[in-house]
Amino acid sequence: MFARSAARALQPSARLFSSSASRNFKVAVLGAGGGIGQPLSLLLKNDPLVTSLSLYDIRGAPGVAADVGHVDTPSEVCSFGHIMSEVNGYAADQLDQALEGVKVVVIPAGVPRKPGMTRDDLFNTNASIVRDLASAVARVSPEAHILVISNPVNSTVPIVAATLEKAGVFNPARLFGVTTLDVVRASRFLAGVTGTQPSECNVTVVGGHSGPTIVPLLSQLSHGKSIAGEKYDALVHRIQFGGDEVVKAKDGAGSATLSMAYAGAKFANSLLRGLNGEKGVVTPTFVKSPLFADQGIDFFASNVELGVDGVEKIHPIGEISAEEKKLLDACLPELKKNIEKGKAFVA
Ligand SMILES: NC(=O)C1=CN([C@@H]2O[C@H](COP(=O)(O)OP(=O)(O)OC[C@H]3O[C@@H](n4cnc5c(N)ncnc54)[C@H](O)[C@@H]3O)[C@@H](O)[C@H]2O)C=CC1
Ligand SMILES: O=C([O-])CC(=O)C(=O)O
Repeated sequence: MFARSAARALQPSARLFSSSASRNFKVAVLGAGGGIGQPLSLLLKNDPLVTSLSLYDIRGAPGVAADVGHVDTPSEVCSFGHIMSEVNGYAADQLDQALEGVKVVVIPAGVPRKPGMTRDDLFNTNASIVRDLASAVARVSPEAHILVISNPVNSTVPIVAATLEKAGVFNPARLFGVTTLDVVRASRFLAGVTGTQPSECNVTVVGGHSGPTIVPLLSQLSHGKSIAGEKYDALVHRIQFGGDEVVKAKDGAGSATLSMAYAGAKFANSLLRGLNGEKGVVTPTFVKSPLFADQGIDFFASNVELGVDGVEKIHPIGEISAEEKKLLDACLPELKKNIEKGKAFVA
């Protein structure tokens, strides 16, 4: 159906970070006090490409910054939040200060799922959180690259795009929905099923980030190609609903935080390597995309090459099997609905 991309895909590896010569990259985490924000801030503190970390949250950022700031890597760490007055309570918000001069903004702010909820059930709370944070980025650091983790990603990314568009500063090369956890899970689960190493199972996952919109392209790997029948169905289901597995196990205490922090830091490192001039950094991410725009779906996750200006090249999805074509057919209408819901919220 599509020509297979020949580009080098980002390999899963035991080493989370790699880098060569580095420019100065200031990174902000909005939601740094949360379940994802805390370990993500720690991992970013350990990324040699990060020179300065701005940790912002409406609660808890000073503690996280003080703690992470003791880690013996060169980057500076500053905290920003709501300043409280002993007399009057809430006094001021330091969001704008947190965003000054940042190159990359990572957004894990918002509520997580509880058992029985879908990601779309988070829309009512998280849509306005993400919109307001995006407005601040548009005002203070309009050239920053924005990495959206907050769910539902299929809708929150279009919300950020529409908010930036309204402010007249939208650049599609600088907006990313973080779908790396789907790739991390797919690699881990495929390796488990085939008795191989995750580093040999770099699965491209396309579509979006919720249940049936998550489409793993197992047929593009020699280890994945051989899996069929019930084994194939079970593996695909586990990749698509891996998030539910964690929500159920946490039993009301939230959703994936540690694996998500790992995935978020991994994607941020890929972006920073691209911004730093490294060639051939390719990984799936949910971006404004031409691949299915003719069907009214203008955001889609596929392999994207990351370069000095962000999105350098959106790769086609490549050759897919009949089963994957079916998965894609199930993904597209749901994804379209999620994207339209996000856009309508801002309109
Ligand atoms: N993209 C993905 O693959 C994944 C996305 N997620 C999503 O990430 C989000 C965060 O999850 P957790 O960290 O577990 O939640 P959490 O509740 O532990 O942390 C969220 C943090 O956001 C903060 N926050 C709320 N409103 C804010 C605002 N206006 N500005 C700044 N900070 C604000 C809260 O104070 C809290 O510290 C959820 O929406 C969750 O569904 C979770 C896992 C994977
Ligand atoms: O399942 C959730 O709600 C959190 C998430 O997006 C994931 O773990 O993939």
